[in-house]
Amino acid sequence: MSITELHKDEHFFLVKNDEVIVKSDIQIELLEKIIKKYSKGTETYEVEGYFIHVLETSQGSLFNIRPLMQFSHFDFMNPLSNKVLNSISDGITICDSDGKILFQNDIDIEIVGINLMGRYAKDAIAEGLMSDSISMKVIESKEKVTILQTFINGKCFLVTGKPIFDEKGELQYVVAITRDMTQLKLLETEVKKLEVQNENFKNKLQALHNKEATTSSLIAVSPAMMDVVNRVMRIAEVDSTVLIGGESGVGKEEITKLIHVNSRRSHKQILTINCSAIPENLLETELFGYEGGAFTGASRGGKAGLFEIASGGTVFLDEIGEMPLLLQAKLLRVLQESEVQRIGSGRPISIDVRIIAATNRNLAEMVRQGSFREDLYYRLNIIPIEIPPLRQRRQDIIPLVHHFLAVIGEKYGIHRTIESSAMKILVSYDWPGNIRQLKNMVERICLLATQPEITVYTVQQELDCNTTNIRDIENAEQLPKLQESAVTTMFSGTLKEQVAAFEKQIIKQALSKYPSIRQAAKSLGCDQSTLVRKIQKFQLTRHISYKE
Ligand SMILES: Nc1ncnc2c1ncn2[C@@H]1O[C@H](COP(=O)(O)OP(=O)(O)OP(=O)(O)O)[C@@H](O)[C@H]1O
Repeated sequence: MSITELHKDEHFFLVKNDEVIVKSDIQIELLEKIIKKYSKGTETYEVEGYFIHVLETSQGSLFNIRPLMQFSHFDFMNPLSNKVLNSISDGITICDSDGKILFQNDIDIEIVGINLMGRYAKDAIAEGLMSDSISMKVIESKEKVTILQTFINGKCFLVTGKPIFDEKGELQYVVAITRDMTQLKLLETEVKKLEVQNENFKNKLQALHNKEATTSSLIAVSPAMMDVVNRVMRIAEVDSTVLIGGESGVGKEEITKLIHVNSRRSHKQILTINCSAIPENLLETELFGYEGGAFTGASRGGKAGLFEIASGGTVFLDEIGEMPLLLQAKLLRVLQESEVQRIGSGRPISIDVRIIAATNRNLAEMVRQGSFREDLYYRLNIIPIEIPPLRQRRQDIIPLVHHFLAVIGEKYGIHRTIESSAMKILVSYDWPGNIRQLKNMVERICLLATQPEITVYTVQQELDCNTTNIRDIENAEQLPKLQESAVTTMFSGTLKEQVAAFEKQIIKQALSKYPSIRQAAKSLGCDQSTLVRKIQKFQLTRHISYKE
């Protein structure tokens, strides 16, 4: 407020120690000085039809008393407008058309760190109190202007100035709104940092995922398993839903990976969810996601479900037979409409995923018993793939054992071969836990064996040989003799990459089977120098120390 702003009917008193020491009429210049130099704070009151503005100064309290009736036009110092303007949480400054600051609300004084009322914006810039003035820009352009302004306290603000015109179209006031951007700037920097981190994690995950997908190998030698692989290769390219059946540990997930890596979706991720491992309410949120505030404890921003996250890729629903009926109905809608609705949202979201489901239960029987929806069963069962148990494809056992010996050699640096009579026991065992059980068994006997060659004794000790799972070992002799060269390992990549991976696999198996490079080379029908070269090429030397 400035003295020159005062109405002629206003009364001024400078009061010190309850004594009026100056009156407005006589000491106007002095009052002006006091306002400019010594002001400490202001208070406003309404008393019996008068508006009283008290300016505390180091020279005393300056009282400005005006009849309330004067406020027929908009007055910033009017108690009501004052209250309104001070209730706004952004800084407000009002200037006249000359850039004189008529009003600053409390927030603005706090933000800017200085009371500029009664000063001219251009003077404040000249004195270095502000880097720029929005009012001056609006006065020049007569248009709304927004700038980022830094004040002497180093804080950064977003300031928007708007012109207000009178009835003749003349610029009357400039209203500037000041918003502290310091926190927002900090947040922006933080978000940028997180985005970079996120991108790094994504790249690392993708690299891991690609590595996993391309190194996953699948052994298939038996005609039954070759049929499965041939079927997979035929259907991998199309997007139809696949239902994989087979006992536990038979390789359903491994077959799913094979479908994915050979599909057009292989560059995207494959997401797996085990329907039996997650409680019903969690399963629903994992699959379909939820909107912010959908239920107590829901995170504020909501969460995307598996179908959304896997967009462009494959979703593997393991143990689908364990999915609760309520969720079966929701899943059916996803399959039919290629859309999901997050929990708590009515908005459908289009999804682009291939769904592969697997179960070790008899779904057809479950449909008959009413515990699995018939419509969902038919919708999932578009391409059924049944993986036979290991005991029905014993030709796979020897190559699988060699494969796992090689994997263990790579993992632990432990190289073992296996006596042929010990192998016969493994071939004749019924493997109720299928390939998973065989894999774990090979790992165990490798780690427990004290000699480089696994003996019958070690195998018998680890397998419960008295159970009916062991067939007559003599019969094992009658099993079709397996040629190492018949081992088929499914790799992905170009023809050259697959041939190289296959070659590496064969060499690893030969090295783990024969105690010397000479013997391994002989079994492979190549000379030793060729084999040594290949060992170096495939970097197999790290784990292998062979007698020459
Ligand atoms: N043909 C195969 N060649 C090589 N490894 C295999 C093969 N089949 C399965 N495995 C391995 O055996 C283990 C069990 O396989 P997988 O998890 O695919 O079985 P599953 O049928 O999905 O089991 P579950 O029913 O318990 O989910 C895995 O470690 C897998 O890598």
